[in-house]
Amino acid sequence: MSSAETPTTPRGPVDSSRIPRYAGPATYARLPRLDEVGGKTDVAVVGVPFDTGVSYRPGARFGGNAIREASRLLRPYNPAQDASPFALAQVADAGDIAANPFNINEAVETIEAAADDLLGSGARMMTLGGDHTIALPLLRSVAKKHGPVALLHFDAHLDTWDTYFGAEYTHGTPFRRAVEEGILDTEALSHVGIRGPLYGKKDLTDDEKMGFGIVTSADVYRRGADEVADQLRQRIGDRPLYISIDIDCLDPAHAPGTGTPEAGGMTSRELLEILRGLASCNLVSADVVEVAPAYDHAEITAVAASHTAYELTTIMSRQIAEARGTGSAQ
Ligand SMILES: N=C(N)NCCCC(=O)O
Ligand SMILES: [Zn+2]
Ligand SMILES: [Zn+2]
Repeated sequence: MSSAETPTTPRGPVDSSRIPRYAGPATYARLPRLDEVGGKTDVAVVGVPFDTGVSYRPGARFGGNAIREASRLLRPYNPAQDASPFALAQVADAGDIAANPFNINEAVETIEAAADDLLGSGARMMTLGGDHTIALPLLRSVAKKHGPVALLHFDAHLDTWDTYFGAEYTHGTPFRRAVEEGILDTEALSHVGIRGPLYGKKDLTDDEKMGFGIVTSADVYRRGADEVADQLRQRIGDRPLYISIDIDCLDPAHAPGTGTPEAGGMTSRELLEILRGLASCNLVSADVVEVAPAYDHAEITAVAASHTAYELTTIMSRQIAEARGTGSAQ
């Protein structure tokens, strides 16, 4: 390792024992902004305030900032993974990607270019959406760096539909586009949390042809989080993995603040436990999308999303530290 690459001690969150956690502007988990750590970070938390791709209730453009606000209460040590994610690696808030709300094609290009910059700087991305359209440009960028990646997709919906009103880039279509573009490793594609009415049986047969395996919400309830995580881990192996989490994978009781809610979903406990069971996977980047705070109550959804991003960030930080040989520092 050259001296330029030698990791310095990461700059962590604002100390909540000195400055009340409700004071000051919200960054994710009260972490430093990217410019406060010299413009370089190991994990970049980035917002994408874009929701022009929705088929029903709008409002996910406000999701990233709602998650940041709700993340003020996160603490630095994660006992579930026995790790202090913000000490193991530099995690910083890279602000928002400014995407055109009136032109989806342009927005998709902007998001891809911004992701290219962040990933090109050596960072992994923890993206806060935004509607699910944004997963496509994020995956394009990740695939430029890693080749076709394994995808673990938590959602009530398949999001492998073809078009809506003739539009190819929507929040119901990102993963069909990604398969068509050859940017996913079709040996390792899974949806988790699927439920609810479809347009027809063909939705499922098309999805299967694309290579997806489905773990339904009821499967998670019947089989339990540990068994589901074991099965997913086996399918993923050591492939580079992208995790995309639509917060509507959770039951509306656990995530009311979202645009296309479906009854019968997972609990936030089940989601967090499955993620913890994937800690050994090679997680290269992740997103949490579809948080629409206008329909939220008491920050239920934003808190669930902030904890979800915390588990994902912890997985990434641990892997970065392990690769550097500094994994025991907590
Ligand atoms: N990606 C989300 N949240 N929803 C997709 C729903 C597409 C539909 O309206 O059928
Ligand atoms: Zn969904
Ligand atoms: Zn979705």
